[in-house]
Amino acid sequence: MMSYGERPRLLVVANRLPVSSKKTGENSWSMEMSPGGKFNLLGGVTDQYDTKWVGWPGFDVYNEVEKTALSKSLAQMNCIPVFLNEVFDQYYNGYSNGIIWPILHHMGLPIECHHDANKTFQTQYDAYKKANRMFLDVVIENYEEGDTIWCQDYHLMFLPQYLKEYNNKIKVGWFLHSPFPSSEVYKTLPSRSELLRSVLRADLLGFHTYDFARHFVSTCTQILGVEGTDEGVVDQGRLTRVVVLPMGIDPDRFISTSKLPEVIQQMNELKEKFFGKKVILGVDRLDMIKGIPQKYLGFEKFLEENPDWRNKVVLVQIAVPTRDAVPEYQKVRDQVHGLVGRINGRFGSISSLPVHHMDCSVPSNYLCALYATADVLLVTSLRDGLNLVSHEFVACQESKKGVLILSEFAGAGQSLGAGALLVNPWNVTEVSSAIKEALTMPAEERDERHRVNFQYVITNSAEKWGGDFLSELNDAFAESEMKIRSIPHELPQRDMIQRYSQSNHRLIVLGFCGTLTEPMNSQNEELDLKLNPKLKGTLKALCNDPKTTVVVLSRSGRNILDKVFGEYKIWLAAENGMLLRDPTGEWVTNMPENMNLDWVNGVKNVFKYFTDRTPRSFFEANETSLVWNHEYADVKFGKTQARDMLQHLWAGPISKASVDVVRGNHSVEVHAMSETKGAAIGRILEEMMHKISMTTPIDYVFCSGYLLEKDEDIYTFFESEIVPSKLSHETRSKSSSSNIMKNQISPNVLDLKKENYFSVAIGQTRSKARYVIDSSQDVVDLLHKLAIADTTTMANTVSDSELHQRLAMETRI
Ligand SMILES: O=P(O)(O)OC[C@H]1O[C@H](O[C@H]2O[C@H](CO)[C@@H](O)[C@H](O)[C@H]2O)[C@H](O)[C@@H](O)[C@@H]1O
Ligand SMILES: O=c1ccn([C@@H]2O[C@H](COP(=O)(O)OP(=O)(O)O)[C@@H](O)[C@H]2O)c(=O)[nH]1
Repeated sequence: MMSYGERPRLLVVANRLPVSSKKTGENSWSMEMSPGGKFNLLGGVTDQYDTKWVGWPGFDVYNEVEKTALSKSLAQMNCIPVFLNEVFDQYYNGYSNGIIWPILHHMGLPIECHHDANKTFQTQYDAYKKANRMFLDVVIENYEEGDTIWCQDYHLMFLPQYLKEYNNKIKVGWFLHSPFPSSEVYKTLPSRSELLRSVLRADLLGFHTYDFARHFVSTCTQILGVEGTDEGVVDQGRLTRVVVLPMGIDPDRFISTSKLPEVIQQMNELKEKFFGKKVILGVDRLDMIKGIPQKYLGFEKFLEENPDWRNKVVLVQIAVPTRDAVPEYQKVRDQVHGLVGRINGRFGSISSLPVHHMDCSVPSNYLCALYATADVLLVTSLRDGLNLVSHEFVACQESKKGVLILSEFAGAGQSLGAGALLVNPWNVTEVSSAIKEALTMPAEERDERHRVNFQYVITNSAEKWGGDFLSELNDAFAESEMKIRSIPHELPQRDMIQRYSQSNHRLIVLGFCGTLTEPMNSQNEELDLKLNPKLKGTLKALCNDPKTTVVVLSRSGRNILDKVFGEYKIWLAAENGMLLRDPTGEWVTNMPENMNLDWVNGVKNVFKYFTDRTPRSFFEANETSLVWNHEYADVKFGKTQARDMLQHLWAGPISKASVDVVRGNHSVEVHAMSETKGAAIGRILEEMMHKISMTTPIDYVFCSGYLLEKDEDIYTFFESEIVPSKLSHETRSKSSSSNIMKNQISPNVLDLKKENYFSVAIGQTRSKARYVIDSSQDVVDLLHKLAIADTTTMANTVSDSELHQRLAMETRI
């Protein structure tokens, strides 16, 4: 359903509503839009969407009459309140800002306070979940089918899961405004898995920088054991898309505000006040992550080392009070005040103070006047999601073209780094030198640096950011809808077997590990991968059948495949197609020339280290890949070791190598950047064509495996090779250059009709395969049935024991 108007509906859910409400009478309020922060995005998306905000109004309201009156007033501003009341403190100051925020900002967890029952991790975690449920309730009350729900930030990490549990068809996005930490830090969080699992339920996740997105994906792979891909995170065949979309500001608002007469007047007053002096500006919340003490240390050093500048420069710092209820914030405030006193005491005089520090926020017009008057903006965040202040400064500097000194640890460093002077705020000398460089920078260089950044800020506005996120979300949702619709069907066995027996040349393509291997057995002392013994006769019968070609396509190396399948007349593709063996046993290489394998020894050392310390694990070293397998190790310990192993690998031997790392359910594989199974199968068919004179084209394909998501392109490969039913083989051969034919495989090799194609995933709830079966035991049964299909029309109805008997007789095992 649509809409309040014609436009699609959007519910933006954030901790805080974008308006400040002031009580003006018993049941009346005045409302004002809050100018700063993530509220910028509101302007950006309202043009295309009918947007409503859901969030905390900024204060407690217990009285029902008051609640109704406030809700009515807020409704006029398209805002819907969530009255968190008694839950707020533990949810916001406690769990959100006392626990998650420090972790996200690499500060580590506080010591848990056990003597106060309201302050334990568990109570605060419970309050956090409760608050997320209260947001959910309000969203549900206002939800209409087809609405988009966009959850903002770390306060609402449970909301994606709650929304999807309520209705899996709701379109849900989540954007993190803060940094995402390295997994080493994140994994200290007691509720680490639950929070990750919940946000992964969203359709799209957004981050400000590549670093944050990369940290998130690798944290998911390490903590949850899921698969990280270029597109995001895959769990049980379901993809959660991850995008990097740095937020922007509304540049026009800042540009036009700085031209207002009132603002020009304020600028003139500021110029007069600081006449003859250069102005360095700082605008930050008084938060430890903003690095205000580091800023003062850098400035102090600059004054120490440059006595000539002592009366010629001022640092104006707006330190906006924030989270004052949290003791750590009170400590930073006191520390900062101490530093200000020290610097002014050391370098001030009756007529001039080097530091003008204010614990307050300033009206938005005055902020623009400050931005436009300053010669330098100094941002020394120790870690910052983005830092909108740096964007706002650039927008207001059209005429002055001042210099931006920007911490390399602010997300904005990735976007505004080209025009800014990037500094490490912990390096006091570097900050001091950057101040000097900024103050003495030639005009042409300032112009050029400003031009680059100004261009970025006006092009990458909040409006663009909001639009891009929502369009990515629509795509991701449509894609997942399609996937849901294409949940594989139950395999029509009778039809599959009948068509097999009626075909002239059948191709069977099978995976190896988890598909044809012996089922896992904790009693089994031997760790080698072995063929399921029940398949021996069946496979022999199929391989010996002149009308059937069998291919095993595996990530395993050729030694293993040779050992397992040596006696069969079978095609083997080792290391995902890098090496190919025809049924006579001859191997050919398909490796690209000059492939760099310098990383192999380093990886082997790490694998050996972990194998020695993980009982019942083992590793295979192949030509272009290494696989560490913990299938037979203790399940939990194996997984923990795999996580640690990945850290060692990323930090060392593969940090600069061109390799793929695949975290399987029970394995870690490192292989030279290679193809997927889908890409390999095309080359295998071409190779077949060269090796054997294929008189009859393949007219039947059965393709099955326990595959990684990325290897599932093997199923779609054959879909794109299917012959439209009206085109006969003859017509197709004659018109193979026709542009309606997408395939590259010659029709003399593959002449496949839709009804003769059976792609069968094993034990997946979502897959690109047409059909699904429960386990590898079903593959064994199916292959039995195919093996005797030519000799009995009742193959699909006879019992397993009869099949075994018949097969035993026919294949003489
Ligand atoms: O005041 P709070 O409710 O405690 O929230 C703190 C600030 O959070 C948001 O800032 C973060 O988002 C910015 C925009 O994405 C990003 O630049 C910054 O690095 C983050 O810290 C919010 O935008 C601010 O208004 C809040 O003050
Ligand atoms: O007195 C002030 C100082 C700052 N801001 C706004 O607060 C936001 C700060 O965002 P930023 O991303 O720099 O850091 P955050 O505080 O969100 O971590 C910016 O939009 C500023 O315009 C404000 O509204 N009043």
